[in-house]
Amino acid sequence: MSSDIAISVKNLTKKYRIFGHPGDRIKQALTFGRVRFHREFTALQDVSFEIKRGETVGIIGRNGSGKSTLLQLICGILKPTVGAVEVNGRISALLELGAGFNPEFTGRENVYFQGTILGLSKEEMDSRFADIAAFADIGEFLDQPVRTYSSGMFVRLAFATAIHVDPDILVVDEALAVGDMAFQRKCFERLGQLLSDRQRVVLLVSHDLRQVERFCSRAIFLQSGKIMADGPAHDVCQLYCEKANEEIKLENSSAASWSRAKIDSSGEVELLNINIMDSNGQEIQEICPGDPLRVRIRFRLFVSLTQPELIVGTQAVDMQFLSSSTTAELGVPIRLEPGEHLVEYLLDQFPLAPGRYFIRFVIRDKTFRIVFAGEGLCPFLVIADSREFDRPPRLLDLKPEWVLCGVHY
Ligand SMILES: Nc1ncnc2c1ncn2[C@@H]1O[C@H](COP(=O)(O)OP(=O)(O)OP(=O)(O)O)[C@@H](O)[C@H]1O
Repeated sequence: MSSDIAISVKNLTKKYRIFGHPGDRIKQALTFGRVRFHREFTALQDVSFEIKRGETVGIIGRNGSGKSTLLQLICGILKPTVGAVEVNGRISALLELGAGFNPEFTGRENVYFQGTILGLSKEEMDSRFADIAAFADIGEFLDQPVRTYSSGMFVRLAFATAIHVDPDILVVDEALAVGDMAFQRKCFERLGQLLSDRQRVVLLVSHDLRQVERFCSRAIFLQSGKIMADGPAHDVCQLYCEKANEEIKLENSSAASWSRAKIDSSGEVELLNINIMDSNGQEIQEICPGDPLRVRIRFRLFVSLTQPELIVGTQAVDMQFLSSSTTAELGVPIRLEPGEHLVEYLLDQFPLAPGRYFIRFVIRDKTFRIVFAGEGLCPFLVIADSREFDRPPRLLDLKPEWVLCGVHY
């Protein structure tokens, strides 16, 4: 391997054995493998790439696409089924929680233990310990067994150790997501400093595309264990985003997309139909950021309701309520008679950033009794456009007026 290559991965395939029952593993051993009690699952298939010194590479892909498997193969924790990994330099890894630390040892003991594994002497670790403790900032827990740590404390100590052992290659597998925001920022600042040494390599698995774009020069996109794309982080993240959009659209077009719908009805109301429509009244499933939002709801009422309240709101994928509007805001009492009703809810602009959203629809009577409550209804998309990756992270797409003094155009 040439000296400027830090990691070389050639035709890497990893197959896991899946046993139907825990006892099947023993049965297979007892038959000396003559009878097969397992099936094979290919988590990585024929993956090849090289990483040069000084590169920061993000590994992205959906859950189960093989990212952690790849990192574990690079770190030597797993053995490949086929292919080879060559690593040129000292590798320090911050893998999933629990990896590498012994839960019965104290934090201090684990730090020294990690140092020994990576070939550092006790004196070398003595001289670094104060910095590790200061960075981790977990106080007296340093002398408590690691099993008593919260996941955040664990990752603090593991990260502090990983960056203070002079790694040539630092591997970070999503673990940072556990730390609080201030700690994450501190970690990324420190990673940036580490990278000022042009010889170092950082491999980062993250679901946060913005983090990957900001931090990595290159990204590798894995899909079902294969490389879908490998190139400049911006381009690969954009491709990943487009693929994700396509998949969400596909999910949205299937009946499964209604699986989030949760309806609680007193029996006095039947929801007939709810959809998003364009300005011509045509049903649509996606809108662009900042477009108008028009929701049309048809329902049948079996009783008459005096002074009811209709509430329409939007929800995020985690069902968090994003907005709620009520007809009570009209200030005019309304009355609903038995029969079919049609309600349209119109917003000039829907200010939320690209993502998947749902509609919530509630009817209360004048005593605030819930007559009908539907959540997770009518899934729709605010789609990412090509400018998405130049924009800062946000939840809302607001359209401010700017006053810029002394700025030349
Ligand atoms: N020890 C194992 N035995 C059997 N299958 C496994 C094992 N470890 C992982 N897998 C399977 O291999 C596939 C890839 O898993 P891996 O953890 O590498 O994915 P990932 O991209 O890191 O996912 P995530 O984003 O959810 O962390 C998954 O389908 C997973 O279920």
